[in-house]
Amino acid sequence: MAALSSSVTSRSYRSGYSASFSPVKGNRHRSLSFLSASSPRGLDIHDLCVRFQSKSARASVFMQDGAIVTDSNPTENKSSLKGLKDEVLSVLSQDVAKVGAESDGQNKSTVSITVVGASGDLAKKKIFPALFALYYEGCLPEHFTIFGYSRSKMTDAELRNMVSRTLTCRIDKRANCGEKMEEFLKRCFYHSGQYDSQEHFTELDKKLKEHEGGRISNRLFYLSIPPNIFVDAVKCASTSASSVNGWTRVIVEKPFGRDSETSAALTKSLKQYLEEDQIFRIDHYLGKELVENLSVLRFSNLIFEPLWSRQYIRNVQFIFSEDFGTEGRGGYFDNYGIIRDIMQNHLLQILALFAMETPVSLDGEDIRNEKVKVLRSMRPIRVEDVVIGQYKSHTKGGVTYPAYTDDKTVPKGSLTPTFAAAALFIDNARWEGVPFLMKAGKALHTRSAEIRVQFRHVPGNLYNRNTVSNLDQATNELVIRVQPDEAIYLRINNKVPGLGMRLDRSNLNLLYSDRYSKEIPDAYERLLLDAIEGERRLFIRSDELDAAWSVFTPLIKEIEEKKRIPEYYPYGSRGPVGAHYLAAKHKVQWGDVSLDQ
Ligand SMILES: NC(=O)C1=CN([C@@H]2O[C@H](COP(=O)(O)OP(=O)(O)OC[C@H]3O[C@@H](n4cnc5c(N)ncnc54)[C@H](OP(=O)(O)O)[C@@H]3O)[C@@H](O)[C@H]2O)C=CC1
Ligand SMILES: O=C1O[C@H](COP(=O)(O)O)[C@@H](O)[C@H](O)[C@H]1O
Repeated sequence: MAALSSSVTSRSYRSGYSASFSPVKGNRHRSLSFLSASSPRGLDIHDLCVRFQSKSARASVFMQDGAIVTDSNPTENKSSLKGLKDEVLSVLSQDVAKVGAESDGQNKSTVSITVVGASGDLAKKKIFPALFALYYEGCLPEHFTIFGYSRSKMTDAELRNMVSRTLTCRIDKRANCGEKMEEFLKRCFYHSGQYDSQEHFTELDKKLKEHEGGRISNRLFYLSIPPNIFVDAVKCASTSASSVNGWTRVIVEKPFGRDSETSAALTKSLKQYLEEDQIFRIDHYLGKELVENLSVLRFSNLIFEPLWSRQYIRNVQFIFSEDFGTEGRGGYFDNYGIIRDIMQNHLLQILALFAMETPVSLDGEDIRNEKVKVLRSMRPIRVEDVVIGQYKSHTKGGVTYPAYTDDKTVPKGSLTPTFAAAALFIDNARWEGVPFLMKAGKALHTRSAEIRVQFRHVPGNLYNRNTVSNLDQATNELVIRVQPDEAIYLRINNKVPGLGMRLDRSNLNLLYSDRYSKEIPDAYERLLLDAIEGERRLFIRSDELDAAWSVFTPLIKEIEEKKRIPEYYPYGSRGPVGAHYLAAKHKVQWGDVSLDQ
């Protein structure tokens, strides 16, 4: 049996042990990855699911209390698994020791997080609360400092006051919340400066150094500012406020350009000052619990992966809807529109995770390699496969809701779409011919985000006569509800109890609030922690971004150059009727509109 060596990354044990193992000699086990491990910051090496791949087969080994309880592949012989288990346990013990040593080393280093654009909406709404939640959960390093940076004049006390108004406590741990907030706020400071001033960033650097107190300094800059000043801020941060002895990383918020050309130009400018591995392009949908779970669902359950192709799946739908308009963000939104705001990034990222092949390991580069392949296999969207809409004013129950163009920051007569539906195709062996439908809109009747997988009809179905008349309604559908009320449910046909033979559609339902008592962390918490830990899996690499823009750029250009008129839909409605015609053209019914969804 080949000896194993571990190529452990610095990944924490928070979300599953993702170290990969490879044989020192021979080539029998190509890789091992640990799909689950318990306890944050501590690894229970006795309770693991180990998956490994050999030349001939893949197998999963489940260990409980240090003993193999089951293995999923009968072709692997048990005695070799036993030997493997011993080696795994021995390598893991060394890793746990290594992690212990790393955490001792933490005392000598520090992390400084600078929120650039600290006075803004996103900083207040999401970033400071996420940082507090991480602090509350004990996830931030022992030594850390948070700086707010923006042009607004503020003292440290004023920043703390502003931040304190947005902080909330976890429902299950309110007891010492006030105390924790006080401690957290004491670690928050403010520096006022221009985004293009080397001098002001040098002042910031000086203050950071004072707080770092001679430790190895690691610095994270979160660019929470409008995109036209990204490059100025990166230039100043990297030349005047980079760490000299630790790492420097920059989280860049979307939008990453407006099309292929501007995105490439932005990447080029950023790379004048930063290496690709210092750039963390954030798409907060990748930090949502159910989006992260997508790969677990696919790759750790035998029942799904074999069905995950054109052979069994008829169509896949990615649906985003908001029950409010662009209120307050019209100025930004009008320059981008719903296709760039939601589809090109959030929905396309989910699609890539949904459709990618099995990555070699859970390592960030392996996952992103697979996502790029899917994106590069996609056809640019044809204009005839798209419906665009814009919301108009609507009065309901005596309340009048505004039209998009009633927003004072939106130019009169704007044609910017606030709704779009599109059919996309992946030209590869797994997905050829399967429509991937996207639908995204603002000011609709509800707020939700979900993935709907509609399976093919049962061939020669014995029970056709006993099901509901509409064949579409009688086929299986897997629904992954990203928000609200996170859930995964599978719609199956079932016999209605009784002496007759009548079938109905019922749900096998995993509703998170019933199953898990722990509150689901906000996406920004996960992503901030990943950036601090240098985990890039959930951030977008530049080649992914290029491929994503290639799918949408020709379409966006055509819509804008031809000044295509959107279909108007009332505020609070289900959106333009055209979306149904588009789906019907591809022999699909939207899953979210049936009566028993
Ligand atoms: N808000 C949200 O929900 C989301 C935002 N984003 C992205 O995050 C980033 C920040 O968003 P948000 O907080 O809403 O942005 P804001 O418009 O609130 O801007 C953030 C800060 O940047 C400074 N600023 C604003 N406009 C200018 C300007 N023209 N020139 C120089 N400085 C300016 C202001 O600070 P000061 O005047 O004090 O310098 C402001 O407080 C953007 O890239 C946005 O696209 C992404 C997803 C969601
Ligand atoms: O990126 C964006 O996302 C929000 C929706 O995020 P959610 O986490 O609240 O679903 C959207 O409102 C905004 O327009 C867009 O820029």
